[in-house]
Amino acid sequence: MTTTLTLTRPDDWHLHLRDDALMASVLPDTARQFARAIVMPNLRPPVTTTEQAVAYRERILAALPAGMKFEPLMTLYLTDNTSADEIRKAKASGIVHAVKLYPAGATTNSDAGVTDLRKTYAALEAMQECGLPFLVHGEVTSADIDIFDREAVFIERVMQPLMRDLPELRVVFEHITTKDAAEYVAAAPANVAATLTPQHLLYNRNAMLVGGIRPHFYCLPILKRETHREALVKAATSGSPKFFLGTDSAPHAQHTKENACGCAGCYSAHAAIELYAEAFEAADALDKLEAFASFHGPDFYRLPRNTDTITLRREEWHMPHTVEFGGSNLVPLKAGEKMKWKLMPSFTE
Ligand SMILES: NC(=O)N[C@@H](CC(=O)O)C(=O)O
Ligand SMILES: [Zn+2]
Ligand SMILES: [Zn+2]
Repeated sequence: MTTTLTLTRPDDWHLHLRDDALMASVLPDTARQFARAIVMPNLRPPVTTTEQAVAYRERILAALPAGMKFEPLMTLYLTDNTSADEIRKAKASGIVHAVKLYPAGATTNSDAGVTDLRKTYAALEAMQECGLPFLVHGEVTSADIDIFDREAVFIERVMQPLMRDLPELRVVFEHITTKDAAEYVAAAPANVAATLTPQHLLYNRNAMLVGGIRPHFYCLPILKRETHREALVKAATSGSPKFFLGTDSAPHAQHTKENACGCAGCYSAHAAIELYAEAFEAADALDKLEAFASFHGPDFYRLPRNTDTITLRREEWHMPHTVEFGGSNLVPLKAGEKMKWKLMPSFTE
């Protein structure tokens, strides 16, 4: 039985850090494990310009505890009004690494999102031209589409026309949750990839709905049935360079989730790499974890792979019930439960 796992230091290719005091309380959890993270722009107001991204990046670096190393990779929030000029400016900045699509109304802080992708074609053409990746929250929002079908319908209604019109655009289908999306990405050309979260690899919708409604498993896209989870595990452990780690760690204060209208998002940054190790071990694929966590992401983003390492040890510990969150608190994924792997402190800290 494997008792220690040493991996090239991973990166998180989909992360919500929030801002100010909230950000300061969650940032060390990510920086302990990951060298870099793609930082999502869905703040209030959203990060829509390079200037805002530069300022947000500086706030993140200023909040980093002394002695910790971490590189935030910034993103812009696409709106109906994003110009081709703003895209070229973003690319030239060297600090903006992608542009994010939030279909209006799809998820947390998406009201400023895109109402019709055709309105953004000038920006998308500029992205295709300069090679800036397009990250999509892949769900349609029409009221007539069932919430469990919103990702599959997005493939037909948005992804297929988009890739027909802009075949060279580099696209990451974020936090995929269905067999449909896993198969679509696997069959697409090399410029289409996907991120996978720990919650979608570890749980199906029963975790959220059986024996009482469990708001800490509620995230978007919503957990699906077991056949989908199995397809996602198969994709993540396939060794294909199209699939890589993106936690979608999305902290919300406990009272905003344990609420009659609870927020969407799971907090996993607290033990992200340990959670992925559990999912890969359950699939008997620990040998595939390093490439998924540390190689496929930087290769897709055309960034160098990290050169230092992290070590996990097989060791039982209990996930805390809550962690501090800017004066309030939040409930991490697997709160109070037993964990099988533990990240060892690194010497670089
Ligand atoms: N995943 C979520 O359920 N929530 C994310 C937004 C997102 O990634 O869709 C958040 O910002 O809270
Ligand atoms: Zn999303
Ligand atoms: Zn997200």
